[in-house]
Amino acid sequence: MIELEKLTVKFGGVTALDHVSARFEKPVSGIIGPNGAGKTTTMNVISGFLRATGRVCVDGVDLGGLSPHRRTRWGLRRCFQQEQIADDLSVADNLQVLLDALPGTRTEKRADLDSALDVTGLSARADTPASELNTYERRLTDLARCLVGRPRLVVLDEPAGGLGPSETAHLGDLILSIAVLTGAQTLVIDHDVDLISRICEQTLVLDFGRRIACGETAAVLEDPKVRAAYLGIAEEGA
Ligand SMILES: Nc1ncnc2c1ncn2[C@@H]1O[C@H](COP(=O)(O)OP(=O)(O)OP(=O)(O)O)[C@@H](O)[C@H]1O
Repeated sequence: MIELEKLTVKFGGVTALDHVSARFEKPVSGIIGPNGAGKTTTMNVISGFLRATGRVCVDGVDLGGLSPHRRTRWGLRRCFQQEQIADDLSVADNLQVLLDALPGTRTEKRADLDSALDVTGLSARADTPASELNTYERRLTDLARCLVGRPRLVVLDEPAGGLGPSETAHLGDLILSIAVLTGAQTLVIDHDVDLISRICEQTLVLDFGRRIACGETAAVLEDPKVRAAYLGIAEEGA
């Protein structure tokens, strides 16, 4: 279970998060909201890149005292809006550099790497330099990095950015399989509401740094406040 408790972040005069609390119990959950709502800020707090007041607990572990590096060793994996693939490394080496920083034997790591490439369909591209990958393969490589080293919490910031409908659908299937294959909980931000409603059982909606709804995704998307603030649909009679 992921618990966010009264998270508050201020950048000078801008309150990016304002006492945001939420509890995610499902294997895959989402965070949506308009531009500037505080979604990436929330991910940065969870990842340890930003300090906030409040608490982030996962399965009862308070992540607050852990540096980003320690969170990675603990099992946190992250994809950023702009994927973080090293162009001068092969696909396999992009995964290996992460595995090198994690515990485990060489044999375990080799098996882990092979499995991640297999699941993401990248085995045939293992030795290809990342500079030769297309946008989709880069996204897949980024996602494959989230599969290695016994992940416990996977946070994905707009993983389908720049992808077409069929690639997005396939990526959605892969995200769902992360939970099944690894047992990790996954938290996804995306502007693609169709993707979120298909893969996320539970969703938090932010607007101007505040929680405006949180719960079962279908119910949240029907919430008049969400429809007005995010989907741009005015409440009847408004
Ligand atoms: N490093 C920063 N310095 C100052 N203000 C920031 C910083 N990072 C974010 N903000 C501000 O905090 C607010 C929340 O930003 P955030 O990036 O979390 O929103 P978001 O919901 O992820 O938006 P988007 O969908 O556009 O990525 C915005 O008003 C943004 O301008």
